Amino acid sequence: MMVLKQIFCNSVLFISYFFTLNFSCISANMIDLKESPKVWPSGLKLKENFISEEEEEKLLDLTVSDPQTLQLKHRTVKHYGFEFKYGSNKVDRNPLPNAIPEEMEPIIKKFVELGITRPNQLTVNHYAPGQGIPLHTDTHSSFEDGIISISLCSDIVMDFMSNDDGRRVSIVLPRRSCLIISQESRYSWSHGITPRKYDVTQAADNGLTVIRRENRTSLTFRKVRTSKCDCTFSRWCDSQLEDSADLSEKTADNIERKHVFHVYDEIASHFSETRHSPWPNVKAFIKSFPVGSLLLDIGCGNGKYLTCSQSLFSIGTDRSKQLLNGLVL
Ligand SMILES: O=C(O)CCC(=O)C(=O)O
Ligand SMILES: [Fe+2]
Repeated sequence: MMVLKQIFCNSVLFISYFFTLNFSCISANMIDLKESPKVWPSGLKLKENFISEEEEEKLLDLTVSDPQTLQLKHRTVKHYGFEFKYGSNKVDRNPLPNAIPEEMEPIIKKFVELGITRPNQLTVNHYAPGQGIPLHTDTHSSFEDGIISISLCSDIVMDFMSNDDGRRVSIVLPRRSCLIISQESRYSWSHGITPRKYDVTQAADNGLTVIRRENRTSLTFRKVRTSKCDCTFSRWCDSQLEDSADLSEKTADNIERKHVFHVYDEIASHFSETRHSPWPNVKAFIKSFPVGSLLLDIGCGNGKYLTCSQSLFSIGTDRSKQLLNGLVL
């Protein structure tokens, strides 16, 4: 069931709809790292006030005025350590000249203490109000488990969607918070930010409230994977899907060898004896070619079409040597 709500704020009319399921949009202000609500995918954790205002300012100074920032269609972005390719959601394994700035070490230390693998890749995204990032899953083969997103300068709502059944959860990421995306939330859910200027969220009294987006900078820290991912979410794991593609190619090869190539070799003489006359329509087609044309018959068997016309150059080929042994030239 859906409910339509109207909220007036500074004479702007917001019309928003919510699924009546409780997990539609959850304000994080009551949530501690150890007690993520049950409706969240497992492994998704939020730590509020992860950094102080001074730390926020320092991080901004380090990133905001970087001349190498790229202008994407919807936001500006800068990579450190390695480039994250947004088209494929994969890492470019050629190292960048600029590593994660050393000045970020105190922040990194904080989440390494929480059990997150030390990162060697950082993406800084700058979002103006109205900008977002499409739903995506950072590919398994590119990064280890445990992706960190630190929000600077503005609260924002991030959306999560289950890749299995489309279930959605939207979560308020407060300014100066740290989001840990790991396990189920990292491997079998997508995350993204809807491009809009205001977020409608749940208020403390269970009513609704409107948050106006400001310019937001996010720091996404990741560790580039050096071996294949062996997670338990194999359906969504590009490392494991690549392996199974290799396997099925090998299996298909063996099946073809056994049930096609070998069978033709075995039945070659009988096959040739029962197929000595060219089909009339094929013969007429070949005879229609201009004098001097090249006829190439791939899979020619006993070569019964190679002699249909004396005014052509004819080449025949077949994988089965046994079939070629019965050539009727
Ligand atoms: O802006 C964020 O918090 C998340 C960015 C993100 O998902 C990404 O860079 O892959
Ligand atoms: Fe991402």
